Amino acid sequence: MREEMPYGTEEGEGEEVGFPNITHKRLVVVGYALTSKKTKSFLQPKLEGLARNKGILFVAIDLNRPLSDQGPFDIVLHKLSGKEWRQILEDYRQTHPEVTVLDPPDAIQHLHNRQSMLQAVADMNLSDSYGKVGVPRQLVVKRDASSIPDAVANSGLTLPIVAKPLVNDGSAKSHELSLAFDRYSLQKLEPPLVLQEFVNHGGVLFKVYIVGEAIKVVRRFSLPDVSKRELSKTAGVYRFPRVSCAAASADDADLDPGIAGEFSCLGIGFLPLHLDKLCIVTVFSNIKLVFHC
Ligand SMILES: Nc1ncnc2c1ncn2[C@@H]1O[C@H](COP(=O)(O)OP(=O)(O)OP(=O)(O)O)[C@@H](O)[C@H]1O
Ligand SMILES: O=P(O)(O)O[C@H]1[C@H](O)[C@@H](O)[C@H](OP(=O)(O)O)[C@@H](OP(=O)(O)O)[C@H]1O
Repeated sequence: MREEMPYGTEEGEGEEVGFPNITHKRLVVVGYALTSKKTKSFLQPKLEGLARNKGILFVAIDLNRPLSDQGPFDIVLHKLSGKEWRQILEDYRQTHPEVTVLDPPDAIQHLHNRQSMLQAVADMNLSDSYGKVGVPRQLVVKRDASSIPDAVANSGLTLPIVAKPLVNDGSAKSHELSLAFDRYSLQKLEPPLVLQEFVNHGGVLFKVYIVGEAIKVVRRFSLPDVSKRELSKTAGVYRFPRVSCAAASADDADLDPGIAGEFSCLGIGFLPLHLDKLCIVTVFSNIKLVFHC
């Protein structure tokens, strides 16, 4: 039996929100399976309060019990990876076609890998979408750090090089970023990696969050430009745990007018679905259409 309980029909926040127009509608039950890191950042009391007021109830999925024994759920919301979890979800989708799984494993698989995530953008060939939209030139190195200097030279990628873990599984480690300034230092990087050319972009980027028809854009401070002079004077690998995080808000920052019209997509994530881009954001509609999972 699904729960039925009164809840408010007007927007509100937090737990103190009253129930101005009490109605009896069926609750929407959302089972969630998230890492503890994600539960902390995503399932904030404010969100839970707002959801409750809209008749949405979040219920933690117990990973130690069969999914089918839990619920009933209207929606299963997850951000876990791994073969075993994928199989559990696929089986559940077969046996519970009435439940919406956000997102189905097949729809998000390519977003776990930084190579395949950007290939989708490159394939769009957005050469004239209110400006030019592309991805940084990149190279994948799966093993053998000693091969990196030659691989970079052969591919024609220019220094400095941004190195990112190939797999993005949502762990803190998978968000670590390195910047290598000279050829010798490249062998200090730790594959499997995606190596990208550093794109000068004026030190500010846009993050675009998309949920259905709703789009929210924020500006974030980013890595500063690297001039030729600076490159010639700098050596080594510099590691950055988190660049352009929420604390680096740059909503009031000016943009470098010199880079308008050139867009580089850096990555695509989900929950919330978002795109990172360098430079100006006049290409929303194209991106929105393509990345609905
Ligand atoms: N090719 C690049 N050229 C210049 N700066 C870059 C490049 N790639 C990444 N950066 C900088 O590094 C930051 C992190 O890169 P990226 O967005 O790929 O990592 P991430 O772990 O997916 O981050 P998040 O999940 O927060 O978006 C970017 O916000 C940007 O400041
Ligand atoms: O706070 P913003 O700027 O939106 O950055 C997010 C990243 O873009 C997401 O990729 C992070 O989620 P994952 O760590 O699950 O990839 C997400 O991790 P979090 O939910 O644990 O905070 C954030 O770091």
